[in-house]
Amino acid sequence: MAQINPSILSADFARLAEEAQAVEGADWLHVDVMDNHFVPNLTLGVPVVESLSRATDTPLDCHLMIENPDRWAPQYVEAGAGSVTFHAEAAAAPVRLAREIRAKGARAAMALKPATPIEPYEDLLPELDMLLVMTVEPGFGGQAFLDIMLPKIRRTRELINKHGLELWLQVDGGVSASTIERCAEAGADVFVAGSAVYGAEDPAQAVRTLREQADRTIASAPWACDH
Ligand SMILES: O=C(CO)[C@@H](O)[C@H](O)COP(=O)(O)O
Repeated sequence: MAQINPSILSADFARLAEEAQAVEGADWLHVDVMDNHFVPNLTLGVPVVESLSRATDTPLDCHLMIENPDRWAPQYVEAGAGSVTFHAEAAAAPVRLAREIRAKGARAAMALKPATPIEPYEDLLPELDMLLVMTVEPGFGGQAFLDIMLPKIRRTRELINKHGLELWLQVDGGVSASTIERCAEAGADVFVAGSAVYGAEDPAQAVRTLREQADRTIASAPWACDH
């Protein structure tokens, strides 16, 4: 079944608790942590994640777009994140880091920027609970979906199924009513949506509509039937 994770990057940061509560019913709340070094934008850190985890019952999916995730990721688990994603391009020791995140009790995920291929990471997949294929260059919400990422989503799904892994495949960037079906058809099952959710008149309804669209596509997708 598809999971929809609203990205709070598109929310009103002055009302984060209310904005988190506005999407209760979503599977996870996607929290974009940016340090102005790994990406050219600055958002929030550990204290805000700690407060958010008290403000909502929705589990937190923290996406660390930061340098040195080896040092910081464990602190996000301690702050209450249920899933922590680090970037392959930034981690010094991704296997050790994934094991540490899991040992602390959270799901471990790794993200790939658009120009980073999946193939060098095939052997690492069993160490992960989720793989994130970025469908925009990380750093900002509201960018156009990169269609050229669809083959990478397909190849990642093939590797997951080839190894029989229970690994979630997340996409993030430009996911909306007009792109979610292409992502689901290619093999994604976890969808981050910022502007498509928080830009909607009724964010909770937008989550439900996106989930229905993705579920319908996955139900008839060859990758899901063969799995
Ligand atoms: O990580 C990022 C951007 O770097 C994303 O989570 C965006 O925040 C998604 O926003 P939309 O593209 O859905 O508006």
